[in-house]
Amino acid sequence: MVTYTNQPGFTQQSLIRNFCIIAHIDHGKSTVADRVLQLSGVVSQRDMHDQFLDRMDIEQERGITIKSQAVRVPWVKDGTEYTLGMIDTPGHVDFTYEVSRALEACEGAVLLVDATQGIEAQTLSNLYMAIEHDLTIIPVLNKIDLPSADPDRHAAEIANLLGCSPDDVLRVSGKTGEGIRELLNQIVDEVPPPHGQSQAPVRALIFDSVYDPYRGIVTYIRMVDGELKARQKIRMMSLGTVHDPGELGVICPDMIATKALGAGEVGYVITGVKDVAQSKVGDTITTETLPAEQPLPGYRDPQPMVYSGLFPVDNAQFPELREALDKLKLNDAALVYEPETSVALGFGFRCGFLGLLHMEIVSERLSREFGLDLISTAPNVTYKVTMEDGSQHLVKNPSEFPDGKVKKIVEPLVAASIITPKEFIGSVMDLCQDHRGQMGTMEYLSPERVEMHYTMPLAEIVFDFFDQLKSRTKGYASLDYHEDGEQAADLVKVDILIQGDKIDAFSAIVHKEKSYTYGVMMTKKLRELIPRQQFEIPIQAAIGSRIIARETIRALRKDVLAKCYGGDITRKRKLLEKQKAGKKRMKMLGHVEVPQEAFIAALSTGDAEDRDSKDKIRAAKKSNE
Ligand SMILES: Nc1nc2c(ncn2[C@@H]2O[C@H](COP(=O)(O)OP(=O)(O)OP(=O)(O)O)[C@@H](O)[C@H]2O)c(=O)[nH]1
Repeated sequence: MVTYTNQPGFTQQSLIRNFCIIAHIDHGKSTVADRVLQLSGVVSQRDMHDQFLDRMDIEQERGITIKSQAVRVPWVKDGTEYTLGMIDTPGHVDFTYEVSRALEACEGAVLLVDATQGIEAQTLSNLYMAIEHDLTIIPVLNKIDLPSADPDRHAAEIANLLGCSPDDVLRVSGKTGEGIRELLNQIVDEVPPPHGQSQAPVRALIFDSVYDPYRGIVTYIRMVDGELKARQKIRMMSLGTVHDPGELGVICPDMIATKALGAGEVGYVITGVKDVAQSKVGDTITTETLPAEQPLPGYRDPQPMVYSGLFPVDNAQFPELREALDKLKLNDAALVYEPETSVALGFGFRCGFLGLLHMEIVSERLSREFGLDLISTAPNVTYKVTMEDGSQHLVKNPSEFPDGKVKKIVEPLVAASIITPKEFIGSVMDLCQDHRGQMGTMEYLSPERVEMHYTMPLAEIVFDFFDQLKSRTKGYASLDYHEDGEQAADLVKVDILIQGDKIDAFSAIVHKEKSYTYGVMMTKKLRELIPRQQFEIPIQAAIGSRIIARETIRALRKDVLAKCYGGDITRKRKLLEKQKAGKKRMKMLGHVEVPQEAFIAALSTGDAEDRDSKDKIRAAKKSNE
């Protein structure tokens, strides 16, 4: 462990450098961050393990970063000790919002590019975000140790993009540690120190927070102006609430309590408050005795892209689910939710997510961190429905779809950018066309790789598009998208009926051309999942009152003739007639119980198959190598 001379709260502002590491998914941010921790001595060789800053179990297991992590790292250059605030950010498109918040806490960004892959879709989107935030960009090629690395080619690509010389692009290896020392020196030289006013009243931006069951809410802050001392009463500017801070400190990489935090420093505050509504990401903290007049700009609330219902398997767990969502929201500002009831599934919440991976991570965290057993309904986007009578409805859930004559349905669109090697242009075009995409421009990033722009319905892109793109391009294409307007479309609501009863959890809004496929797929799936009963069960898919698909679960039949050896045929016939009558009566009275497992399986297999997990991407890449 290192000892610092720069003590938190007493560090000269001119010696502070705050930077984040941004990159496309898998280009090695967390690995480079590991080497920085090791080289600077904040983590000893013995304690080191891969992806040190990915603290959640899910992050470690999946090998992806979900949450940004900020650490304080000392670095000595030319005999002067500097204090680096380093933030490792996630790379997946669903977590772009996390990146945008991290950028707010920094003056510089290390733009990491895999030297075997080159620029990818999220490299560009993260770079544009960093430029928007006026950050100093340090371009870096990673993985130069790999035999397939082509640093010269990709340095030229980056230089072309940033308008710099290829020699300005640093070359490092997160694996071997080569070039990391030069990188840290360059950060000290090029990233400007923070520009807050140390003598002004305190203003600190809350850029993240997390609920700790033992200590309450831990709030991560970036000090902008002034100096915050450990025992000062603090005020949350937008809420107007006042708290005694229980503890003030820095993350290094464990939490270390300090006496103060000065302008430009990144650290944490624990207020001891357990009510999650008391701490809002994006709020400004000031002191009670000398409050600042103007709060900091804060963050724009992210707009959810997909919605899905979350229901506890055991309905008695509804209050626990509410509490768990409240706590998770603290750590995941992009999550939105409101109570919902379903005839089939009982009480639950309709939740809004930034994408399917986000949705998957939230349900997994709810079950791991809060021990909840949940069923999630098929995801859908938001539609604006106008009826013949002029009434307008915002439909976030297929069961809210109004009855009656529909005049117009409007769906959200996204602007998508796809980067692919040029030999796959044709396949990408076909795929986009299948998904109702409108082609825009196409630019060559280098003689081998192109960036294609498309406008597409959000509903087409969030579900299985990414997976299909990966498989059609052997894992080489990358995708980025953001919301971009809306359009009227030919959409219908497909209902699923079991024994004539509409099961709301299975309803979906789909494009007219795909309604038949959805109906057939769902009825087939349910036929396999629902156990046979004493009577016949019809499973139907319907648009309004029109049935578009049907499957039948055959009745279980007891062998009533078992005891009849030989003998009179009329006796056998009589027994069969009696059985038939009994079945008919049962069918009239019988009620089909859909087992919970069938709900879970029917609703989840879609995403399980289409999961855009990194395993699949890696598998696709491997098979290509
Ligand atoms: N050979 C080699 N492999 C590397 C290097 N840097 C990272 N890797 C590997 O690349 C994979 C992805 O690295 P991560 O550090 O998890 O990538 P990331 O950018 O943090 O990923 P996300 O946070 O999920 O976006 C891991 O298997 C690393 O071991 C490197 O310099 N050389």
